[in-house]
Amino acid sequence: MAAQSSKAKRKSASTSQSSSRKKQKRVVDSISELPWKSVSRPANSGFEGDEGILELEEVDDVEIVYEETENGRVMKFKVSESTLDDAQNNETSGEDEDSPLEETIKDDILEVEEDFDASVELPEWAAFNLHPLITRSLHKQKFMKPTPIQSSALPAALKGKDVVGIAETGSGKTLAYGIPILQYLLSQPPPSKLSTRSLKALILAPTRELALQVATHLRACIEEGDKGKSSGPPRVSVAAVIGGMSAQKQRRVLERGADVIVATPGRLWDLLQEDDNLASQVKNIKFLVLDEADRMIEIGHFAELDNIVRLTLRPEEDATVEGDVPPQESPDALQTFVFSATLSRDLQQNLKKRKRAIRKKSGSPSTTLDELLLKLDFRDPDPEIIDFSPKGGVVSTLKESRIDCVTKDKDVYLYYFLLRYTGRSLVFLSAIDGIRRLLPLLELLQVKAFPLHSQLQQRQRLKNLDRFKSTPNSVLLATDIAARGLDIPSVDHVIHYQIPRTADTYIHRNGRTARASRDGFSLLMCAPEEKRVLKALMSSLHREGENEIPEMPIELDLLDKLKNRIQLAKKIDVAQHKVKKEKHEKNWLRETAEAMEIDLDSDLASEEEESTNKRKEKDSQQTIALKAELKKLLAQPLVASGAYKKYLTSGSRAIVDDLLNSQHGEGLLGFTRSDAKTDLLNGKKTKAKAKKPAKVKSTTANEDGEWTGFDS
Ligand SMILES: Nc1ncnc2c1ncn2[C@@H]1O[C@H](COP(=O)(O)OP(=O)(O)OP(=O)(O)O)[C@@H](O)[C@H]1O
Repeated sequence: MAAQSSKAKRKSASTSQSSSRKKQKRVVDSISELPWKSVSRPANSGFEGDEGILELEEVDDVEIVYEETENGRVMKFKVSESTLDDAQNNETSGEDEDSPLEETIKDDILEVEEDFDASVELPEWAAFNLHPLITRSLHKQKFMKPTPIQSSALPAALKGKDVVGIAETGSGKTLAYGIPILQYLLSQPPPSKLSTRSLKALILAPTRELALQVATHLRACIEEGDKGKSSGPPRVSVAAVIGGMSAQKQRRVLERGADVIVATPGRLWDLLQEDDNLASQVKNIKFLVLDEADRMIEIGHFAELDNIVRLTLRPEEDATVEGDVPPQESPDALQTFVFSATLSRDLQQNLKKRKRAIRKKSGSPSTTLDELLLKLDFRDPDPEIIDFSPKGGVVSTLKESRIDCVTKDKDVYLYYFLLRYTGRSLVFLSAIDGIRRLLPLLELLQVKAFPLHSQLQQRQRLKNLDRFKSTPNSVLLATDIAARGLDIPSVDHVIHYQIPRTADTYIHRNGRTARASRDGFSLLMCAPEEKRVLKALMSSLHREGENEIPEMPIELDLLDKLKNRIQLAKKIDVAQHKVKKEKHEKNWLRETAEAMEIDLDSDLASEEEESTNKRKEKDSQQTIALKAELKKLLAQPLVASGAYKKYLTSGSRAIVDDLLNSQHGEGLLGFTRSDAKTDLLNGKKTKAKAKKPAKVKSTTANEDGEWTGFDS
């Protein structure tokens, strides 16, 4: 009822406005008015930029939990028995409409204030005068001061202004838009019952994982501050609406009422089409956030995003002339936030030109982003634009490096890097096929690797992400599905197995490391045929050239030894693949014959079977032998050149020292403990001092201009 009466009020307000003012945009009153009833979606091709982010299987029962680890607080997607509803609303059973949870929601301000003085504990947040639940949570999470983007965005956002925020990856953009929303919600009288909550904020994000992460981050901001203070339903309810999870459960959560929805556009649009009540709530939201707006328009879901944005449009006054005072603020006015690490200069220009473009109503906008921005209901003709994009696109705590090598040697170089510099490494590949090829290879080499791409079930995606988060020395082989927004603590290295095609991709991929002022390392693997792409990348990053990214020093002796291991692993993989393929073909033949009701010639079949069995036997013996050989190789420590002599002359003590100094325990002997950044810096120094390199890497072009692999 309450929701209905407020809707009625809004409607009459908008009607009276409409009689006195000329509208710029038509306001959509019902979902059925929209020209798009259903949106066709591209099939998964498995290639970069087409990860089918919203098209995967339904997954129930994924819970998000925080876990304290030695590397800090880790968010985990727990694929468990508990229901999505429980995780989303922190309600116990939550199923029963008449349960005690429907009782009055406590306003806890006084209780929280009793034992916590934010002006003393968090002086740097004091100027924002935040609700005690928020400050308490910031304190608990050890966010002792706002990050620069938060400091700059909060004053304008808390005053009700529209904000466009551009800041480096990992710089705290989520709370820059999240705190103003929570502050607003906490300043409202608490609803008397859960069911009377009406939607106030809609946050749209491009990937499911990012949407879940944002929802968790916001919930933590309320729940951490409220821990042990009050029981019952949360003061602010944040629901996640994403593909790949039960739509039924999400519907139920929404029916119960949520203050904030964090959604991927595809699933939200699906629900909106069948739920007029939800559509009318979206129409009346107070906050609209586009997180990673540039990405959302890229991945083929623009139509859904556009439809949702159209729903949020309000009646608008005639465009004002530049420099005019913005229209009178109304408490119902929509506040719009657009955030990303990579909103282009073009976009910023477009925002500035927006008013003029509207006034002139001249022609159609030139890009999809223009189109979207023209549609966004920026109340201010000139929204607050905060641009903290770092020079050259990279975070100052990130060290970049590159390896030039021929394509066929990339596996060896990758293996070298993973072995030499242990830690958590996120390897980006441009196609799913590449992940499928590399994964068994790394597994044979006993490297702990997990895949992440769109053709995995959502449950598996979240599981693999969790495993990567909780395994200290591990590798995530991912497509760009993992490039945006994911906040995985302690990713030590980001490796670009192929040169990314756009500057934005490079920036966002790198942004998975060096987050929140931590150190990070990135490695570009560049084949000769990718040089042109690298050059274009450097130019769009406004960098001078590839030489601005230093070459990673490589210990060629070690590389040579690793090559043997890789070759062996590849042979085993080929042999295993052959067996699998034969089995598949045989099954196919049998199934096809059955389907066509054809009897296979029994003599021929048994002859064939006999020869297949013989071949299989031979193959499997060969595979067993190869595996044994690889096992032996893997058991032998890799010894640095000159180290044998040292061990012979100085007895076992040196070995012990080396083992102690080696980051890799028994795996590498004679190599001193180091990390990629130190080696890169030392390598650079050595290079500068050396008159002639002792060994020239043969991965550069020879005199005939041909590219060759190392020592091959
Ligand atoms: N004021 C703060 N002080 C310390 N840490 C913070 C603060 N605000 C946020 N963080 C932490 O910083 C990390 C990065 O924040 P967030 O995910 O919001 O970054 P982002 O700018 O959105 O990154 P991306 O562009 O990659 O999506 C998170 O782990 C978050 O908990």
